[in-house]
Amino acid sequence: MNKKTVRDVDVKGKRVFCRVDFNVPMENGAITDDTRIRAALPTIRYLIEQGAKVILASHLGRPKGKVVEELRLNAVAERLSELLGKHVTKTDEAYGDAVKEAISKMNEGDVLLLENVRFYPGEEKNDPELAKAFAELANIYVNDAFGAAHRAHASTEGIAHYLPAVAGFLMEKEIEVLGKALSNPDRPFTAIIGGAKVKDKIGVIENLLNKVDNLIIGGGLAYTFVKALGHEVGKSLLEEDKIELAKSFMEKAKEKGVNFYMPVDVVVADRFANDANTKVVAIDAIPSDWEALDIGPKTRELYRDVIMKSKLVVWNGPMGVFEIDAFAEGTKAVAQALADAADTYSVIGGGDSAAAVEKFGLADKMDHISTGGGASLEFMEGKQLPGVVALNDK
Ligand SMILES: Nc1ncnc2c1ncn2[C@@H]1O[C@H](COP(=O)(O)OP(=O)(O)OP(=O)(O)O)[C@@H](O)[C@H]1O
Ligand SMILES: O=C(O)[C@H](O)COP(=O)(O)O
Repeated sequence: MNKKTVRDVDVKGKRVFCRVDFNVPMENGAITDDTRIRAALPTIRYLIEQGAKVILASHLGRPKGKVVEELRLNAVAERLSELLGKHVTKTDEAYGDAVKEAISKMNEGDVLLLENVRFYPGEEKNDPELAKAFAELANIYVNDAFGAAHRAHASTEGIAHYLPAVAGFLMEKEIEVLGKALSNPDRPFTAIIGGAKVKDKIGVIENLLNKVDNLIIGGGLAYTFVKALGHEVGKSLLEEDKIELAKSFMEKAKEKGVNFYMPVDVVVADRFANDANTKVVAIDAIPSDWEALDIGPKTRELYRDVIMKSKLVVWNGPMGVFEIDAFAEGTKAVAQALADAADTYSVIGGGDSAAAVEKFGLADKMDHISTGGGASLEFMEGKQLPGVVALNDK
């Protein structure tokens, strides 16, 4: 990475404004998955050890510029404090006099968590006044919020214009792993693209077609491709307006010599439910009043084979409706193949694929699980992430 990192600045005794992505899933006020908090620990611990005064900032949810009581960061501060084994002061605001007062009481190695930065309308508008108010709190800016790096907000981008601005360790690792996949991949390089809609994956398929040796398609978006091949898809997900695009992707793959893998069989259901009637049919035999909700056993074998022979696999989006057990087998088979393929470096592109790998208990078998959903997708589309661009060059 050509950006400075926390290693390149002297943080001892300095007030460090560290943007993290603590946007964790919550239910009834409790955190249901603390992965993102754990992922930021190396940077936070390093700052503590180096004697910085660590001022953490994050968003939680989408409060749209207003205070939403359920989206306060109190539970996050508690969890962080448990993980660090150290008291974390939490302020009820994210800038201003009360915050400055709390910061003035900090000693070297202390940690303070600001309130949800999205309680302020200026955050998402990237208002320079808010960015300056954040910058006034600190001497140095560290961005470790890879998950929010695709947002040009006051705490992710604006503030970097007013302070020395460097990347944290999580940011560095994400950019290095995903960047290597796109610029200098070990081959054979395979991308597995699933999820609900073609619409959401256009950019990533377009970009990856220039890079990969194998492109595997699954999930709801596969059926627009199936239709493009001239088969009927029954009640499966279909984006009529993307059929031509799907055709052009398949043509481009051919031109570029990319092996394009589509389901050869699927699990169809007579309705969208765990206890629906299901059967396995060939891809050209989807009954008109059934919908395809998972890839079939032959497809799972085929995809496993390709994965096993790859040196690098990037996976984004489930192969079927993995939230329902009856349609989770395809996604599970891909996750299991990645877990079994010892010589394959596996990169999970965040979001639902990361949730699926967790659900199957295979997370620790993956080489890299991105903490970014939208951010990793935009990165794989080849887009520049504003939160990274704004950091100081090496
Ligand atoms: N065959 C299918 N029919 C209907 N829905 C499907 C099918 N296959 C997968 N899905 C659904 O697609 C959803 C995931 O799609 P989505 O594009 O949101 O995921 P993703 O690619 O992981 O994106 P993100 O990273 O934003 O979470 C899952 O909820 C899954 O149930
Ligand atoms: O969960 C995420 O993908 C990030 O925290 C960004 O959240 P956002 O989509 O609300 O900007």
